[in-house]
Amino acid sequence: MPRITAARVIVTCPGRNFVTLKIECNDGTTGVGDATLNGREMAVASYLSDHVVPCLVGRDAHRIEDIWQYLYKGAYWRRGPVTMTAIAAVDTALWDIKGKLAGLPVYQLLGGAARDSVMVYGHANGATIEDTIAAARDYQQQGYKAIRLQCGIPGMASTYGVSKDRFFYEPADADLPSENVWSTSKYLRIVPELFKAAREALGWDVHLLHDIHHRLTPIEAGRLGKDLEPYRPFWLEDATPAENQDAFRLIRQHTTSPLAVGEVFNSIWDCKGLIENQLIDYIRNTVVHAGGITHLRRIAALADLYQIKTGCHGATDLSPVCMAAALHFDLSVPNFGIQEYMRHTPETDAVFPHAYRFANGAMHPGDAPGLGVDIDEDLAAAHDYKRAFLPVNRLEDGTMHDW
Ligand SMILES: O=C(O)[C@@H](O)[C@@H](O)[C@H](O)[C@H](O)CO
Ligand SMILES: [Mg+2]
Repeated sequence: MPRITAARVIVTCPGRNFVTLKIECNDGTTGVGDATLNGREMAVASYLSDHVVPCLVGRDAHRIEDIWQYLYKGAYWRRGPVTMTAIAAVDTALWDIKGKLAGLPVYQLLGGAARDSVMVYGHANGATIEDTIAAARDYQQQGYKAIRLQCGIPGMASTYGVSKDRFFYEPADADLPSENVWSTSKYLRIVPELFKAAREALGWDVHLLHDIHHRLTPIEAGRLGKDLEPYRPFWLEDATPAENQDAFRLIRQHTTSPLAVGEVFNSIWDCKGLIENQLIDYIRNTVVHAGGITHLRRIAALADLYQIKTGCHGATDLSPVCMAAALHFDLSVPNFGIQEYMRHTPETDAVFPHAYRFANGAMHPGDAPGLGVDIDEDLAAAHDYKRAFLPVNRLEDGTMHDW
């Protein structure tokens, strides 16, 4: 039996913060799991090292389901982003170990490849509609079949999804939260213009996506969905905050634009109502924030009953360890929809050597045993943690709004 002998929490900042759990077994096998919770990294690091690691030592690393249940039910305090991210890290590392011991890539343990590769979408953004379309053309030339479009709003100093850097968008950018300003009415005017111009310039053979980032009321989202219908968006993401899941009923009554939600959800209970009432088309949880591969498969199985597809979150705050785990999941799950892919910087890629690859708008996790990703601990140690916060968002009159 591969007995867990140690587990280490590694915090590193190769340009942005990442928290990684590395589990070691008595036979020398190791496994890694992503534990990064953007802007709240140290809460998960402490949850793991103070409260989880002591309970792992001595356990049979093969018993993934039992350890999951032990950490979930055993804590008494259930769910929540910190708890579920910590559980995800353990779960991911244990799948990595199981794959290495079996000599198989993790997707083979999950039932094998259900497709040849997984379609990903890239982020095209710019200060103006023209800049955004130019960026989208770049993605098309690189082979992307799906592109997310975000553009600056005239009269607003900064807009969600529009980076200062052409290639790398990093929202957690300051030692204390930066403050953005938001105007729904200005935003609602520009997005249909962006999509109209994009269809004219890019044609119809490319999927176009858009992230609203929880900023609209349900009726405003219904209006935007309706306005975008002629341009056939692949999805509208996070149209409204989803604590009140019934809000999506109202959006649905007004538009056939497909809806995606879930990057801030952390358990099947956050998704249940939206899935069972068929209020969404894509569920966007990913491995690190939704309890790991084990729990994500359960969510996907529920969604599959209702023809809802997966669309895993894949922003740069999810480390290459999460990306690898997501790709194994994506390749094997029957109701795969799409995978978000925001490229990491070369500094991050160097700390996390990985086997996954991109070609023709799609990705493959590779065939190395386990997840096919590791952490270079010496290099990681050279990048000290640097506190960084996500921005906050206010309306023009100073009222706090959703970011
Ligand atoms: O869809 C997305 O990629 C976004 O919503 C993220 O950039 C999100 O803002 C970050 O992951 C927050 O950490
Ligand atoms: Mg998003």
